[in-house]
Amino acid sequence: MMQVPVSEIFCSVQGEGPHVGVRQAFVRFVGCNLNCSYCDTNVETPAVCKFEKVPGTNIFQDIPNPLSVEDVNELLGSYENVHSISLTGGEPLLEADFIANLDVSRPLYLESNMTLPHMAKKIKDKVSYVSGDVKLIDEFEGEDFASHLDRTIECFRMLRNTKKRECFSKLVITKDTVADDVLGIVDAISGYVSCVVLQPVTQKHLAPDIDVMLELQKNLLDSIDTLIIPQTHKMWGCL
Ligand SMILES: C[S@@+](CC[C@H](N)C(=O)[O-])C[C@H]1O[C@@H](n2cnc3c(N)ncnc32)[C@H](O)[C@@H]1O
Ligand SMILES: Nc1nc2[nH]cc(C(=O)O)c2c(=O)[nH]1
Ligand code: SF4
Ligand SMILES: [Mg+2]
Repeated sequence: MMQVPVSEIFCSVQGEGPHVGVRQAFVRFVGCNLNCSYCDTNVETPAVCKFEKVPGTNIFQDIPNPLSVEDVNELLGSYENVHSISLTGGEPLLEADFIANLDVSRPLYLESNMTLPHMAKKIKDKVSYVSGDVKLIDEFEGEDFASHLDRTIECFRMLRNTKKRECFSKLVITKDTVADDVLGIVDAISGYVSCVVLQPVTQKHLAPDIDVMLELQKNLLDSIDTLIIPQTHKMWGCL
């Protein structure tokens, strides 16, 4: 029986991207292959998974790690009226074999850094939504940018937008983001996504200027539908 560590399972509202506001169950896997400077999430492996027993209460039950597919399916079953199940992390594609076995009685919504195409292949027909981050040059370590770009493009091609699967991309924009880097990488993946979301980094001291965001959107709109949407869950303090 396959088991993996999970850091938290909770019920909240999608705070990012074009589906902001829908009710979702969240499964947060641990570990990541990248180390983004702005990352707001602890990717370490805890001894227990924090399971929110009653949605919205912030009352958690500790469930010893690791969890089986059956454990996760059962815990998720207690949440009613959810639009979809958000698979996040850390990097959820590291657990593609586990995800391949999850219950799909409700749509799966993948949050990924889109750098692991061989793992994406394993779950391409399993996920209904792909919220694919595009990581820029200052957000990864150890590999040259050309091969990072190749893997990103291949991952988007594998999980591309189709009639059965919605795939959109998000880019976290900081004050150090180079506009030409964004234009170049979006050009390479634009055929695979329904839209692009520019997500200003939430930490105020790292945030880009508003005029820079608007100029970037204007330029991207020449070739693709482009939205500016900040992380809304941070605004009202929900999980
Ligand atoms: C924590 S990541 C987990 C999923 C996956 N590893 C990824 O990066 O897409 C979830 C989302 O939070 C975003 N995020 C993390 N830190 C952020 C920050 N400081 N400001 C805005 N968005 C942030 C990521 O870019 C990503 O879209
Ligand atoms: N409310 C809420 N929406 C989210 N969308 C993506 C999230 C993530 O951490 O992947 C996230 C999250 O952590 N909380
Ligand atoms: S890829 Fe996602 S989880 Fe990993 S460090 Fe970057 S933002 Fe954090
Ligand atoms: Mg988050």
